Amino acid sequence: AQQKIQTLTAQLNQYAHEYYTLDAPTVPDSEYDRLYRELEALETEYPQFRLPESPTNRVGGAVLDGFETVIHAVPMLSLANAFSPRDDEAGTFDHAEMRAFDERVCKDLGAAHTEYIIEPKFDGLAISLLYQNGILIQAATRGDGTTGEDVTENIKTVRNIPLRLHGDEVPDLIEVRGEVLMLKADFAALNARQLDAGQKPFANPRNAAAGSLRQLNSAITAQRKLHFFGYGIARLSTAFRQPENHAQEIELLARLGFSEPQAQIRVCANIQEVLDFYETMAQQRPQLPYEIDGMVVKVNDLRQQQQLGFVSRAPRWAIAHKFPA
Ligand SMILES: COc1nc2nc(N)nc(N)c2nc1C
Repeated sequence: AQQKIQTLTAQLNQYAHEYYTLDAPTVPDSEYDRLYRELEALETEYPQFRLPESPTNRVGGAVLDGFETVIHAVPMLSLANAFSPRDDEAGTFDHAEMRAFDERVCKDLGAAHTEYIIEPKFDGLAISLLYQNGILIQAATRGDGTTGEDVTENIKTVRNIPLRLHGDEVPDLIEVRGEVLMLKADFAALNARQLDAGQKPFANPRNAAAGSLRQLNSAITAQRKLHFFGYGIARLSTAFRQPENHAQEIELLARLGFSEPQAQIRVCANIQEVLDFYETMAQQRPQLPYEIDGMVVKVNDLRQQQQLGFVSRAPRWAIAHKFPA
């Protein structure tokens, strides 16, 4: 029975990965449901053999009376904003703040230019996912950046978040950062249900995602069809091959079983390419299946990020006022 439970769990998780993350199912829903019911019956009879990554977690059921707090080992920072007011006469965006950002970065790096990576700025809720030996053991909200809320039970119901990492070489520890959001279509369907039930509709997908994640009853979260996009790695065990740049981080997340946000990520050789792609994304935005409230531009090389991170992490509230030498 233990062996059967292990095989069924792995098989069902693979089918779910194909369906929810790759959008390429290989078996009909009836086959998935048949195997799922077989696993459920075995887990009921042999609860001691139920695995932490069992797909029976996806339906939720834990009702908490509050959320535990989690102290982030690596602070969850937010992003500085560079607004680009639209210069309507020219019909393009004023990119002065982006050029100033590029100048500051290149000056701090002592380089004439640097490689950037540009990706959609997901408009959802920042989440941290901690995996040990490939198993999802904790999920936390950003909170104030240092202390967040433990939302592990709710996060287990998000179908495109792997409960066990994919591939045969998984790190013994990895902390994934990303955004939980609600796809536009799922948001519209939810609000239609809310109105049918005579309940208040949600103002926007971001609020709907936040409200769904803050549910103390994870069975309600499970019905809300949340979606996750990873956008960074906060911790990775040193024994594992370290990505050199952000593009490799995104590739690693895809290998480990996380959804890729289609083709909206671009490596750019310089800031001008970034600005051109920003214009393209501004056009594509209404067609995207999820809300974005801008683009995030990151220095691609991780060593350069550390270097810059050091400069920008210097206390902003203190400055040395030196006596003349
Ligand atoms: C490095 O920190 C971040 N990176 C991000 N990347 C994308 N694509 N979207 C976000 N919302 C986002 N948010 C933060 C805090």
